[in-house]
Amino acid sequence: MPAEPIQLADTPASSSRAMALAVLLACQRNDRGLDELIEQKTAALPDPRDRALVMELAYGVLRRQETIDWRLGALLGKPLFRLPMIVQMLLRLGTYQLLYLDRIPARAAVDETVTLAKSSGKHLGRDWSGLINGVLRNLIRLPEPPLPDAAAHPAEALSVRYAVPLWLCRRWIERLGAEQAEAACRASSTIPGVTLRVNRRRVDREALLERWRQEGIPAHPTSVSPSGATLDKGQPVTSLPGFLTGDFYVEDEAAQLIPPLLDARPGQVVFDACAAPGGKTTHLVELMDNRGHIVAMDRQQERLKLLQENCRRLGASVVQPVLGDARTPIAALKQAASPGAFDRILLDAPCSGVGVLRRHPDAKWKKHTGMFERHRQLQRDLLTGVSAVLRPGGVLVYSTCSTEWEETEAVVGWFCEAHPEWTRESVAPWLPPAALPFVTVRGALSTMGNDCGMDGFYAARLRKKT
Ligand SMILES: C[S@@+](CC[C@H](N)C(=O)[O-])C[C@H]1O[C@@H](n2cnc3c(N)ncnc32)[C@H](O)[C@@H]1O
Repeated sequence: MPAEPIQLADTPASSSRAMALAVLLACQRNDRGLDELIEQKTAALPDPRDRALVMELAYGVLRRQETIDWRLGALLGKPLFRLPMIVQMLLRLGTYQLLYLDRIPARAAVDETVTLAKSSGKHLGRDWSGLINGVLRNLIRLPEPPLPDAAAHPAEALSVRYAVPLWLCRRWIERLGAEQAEAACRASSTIPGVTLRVNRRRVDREALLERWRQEGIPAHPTSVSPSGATLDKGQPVTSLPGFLTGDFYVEDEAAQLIPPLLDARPGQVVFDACAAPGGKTTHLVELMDNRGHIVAMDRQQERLKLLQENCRRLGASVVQPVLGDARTPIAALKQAASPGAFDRILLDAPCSGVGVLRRHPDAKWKKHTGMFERHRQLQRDLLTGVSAVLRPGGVLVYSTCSTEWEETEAVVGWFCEAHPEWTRESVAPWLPPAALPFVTVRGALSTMGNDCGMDGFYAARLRKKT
């Protein structure tokens, strides 16, 4: 049943809940990102606490969706998806508050959801508030049912426990075995903290942490990356001391491990082929001491603007942004590059993003198995395209924020087989000691299912022999 557009301005329920409902429905209907939708729907909310509640509710429901749906399915006696979309979302919103938000009294969670249901009911031509009231009250009253039996239904058990799509649990069990599949599910259901990479051209990590400590902003160094810091409490990063002066860049710890793998030296010529918004570009600038030349290409104009803004903020002056398709870099670079023009290439390829699902709980429910094959084709074309502009003896790093076989080993293995003049090298010498457990038998980096709180990233290092 399609999701019906609803007018929420006339609802007497708390406007934060009404807006969270509107965000969830819009998210279900289109491909816009969750943050963008929250930003758009809450622009008129004057109180930041209301905005924070919208965010908590929308993110929370999507993070726990499978678990919530399973609890609701048991109470309804039929799958939730048989109900109209608004009713499903109202039930999810109420359930999330009851199961996961201690600070909202159960009675308020039920009453507010029922009020919202009453005002939404006229758009459906039927009042669903009675059913919603009954289900939510039963949720409070009845004991929690046992999880699906892990021995008999391992994928269902993981899916319900960690709120990971069932197809992905099945896939991981089949490919990785039960234990690693569970680690992957656990890692992708954690709530990520705010992690930053300190711009060590500007400031020392300890000095920045000390400055924040003195200003009442506790943060701690990351355990794997030598450049990272994680805030102990969430807060808007743009208001942190050092933001405007480019002392740091918001970036997950696993992503911080990738640029050092290039061993790019000051004075070298580097091609960052899929560069925007510039996290790894600006890190490369730091590693090259802002000396040499980095061509930073991206196909999306808007994202390239973000890269330029980040380079400006972090004081990266050796970056040349180029709008273009990295599958055909010579055409995109025109006279600026010839075959063999670059000493180093980073291909941080577009991918399924399965390694960063915890950051995008909305995307979690829109992904499907077919996407791996689609990405693999693009990744092969990109790797083939960029390989032409590396000089003999040069190094190329291929990375993705997915560790799925089709987008990682299958792409690199296929490329090496087709290009015997290339060889694989282990990433181990370029990693900090704490990252060595994440080196695979093939010498690649894979942080999938790690218990250090990092995203799932993959990287392989290739050298062009001749
Ligand atoms: C994983 S993101 C890159 C993140 C970036 N390296 C960073 O660290 O901030 C992948 C990027 O590839 C770009 N992209 C996708 N297809 C491309 C193509 N054919 N040529 C160039 N860029 C492309 C996307 O616009 C996106 O910005």
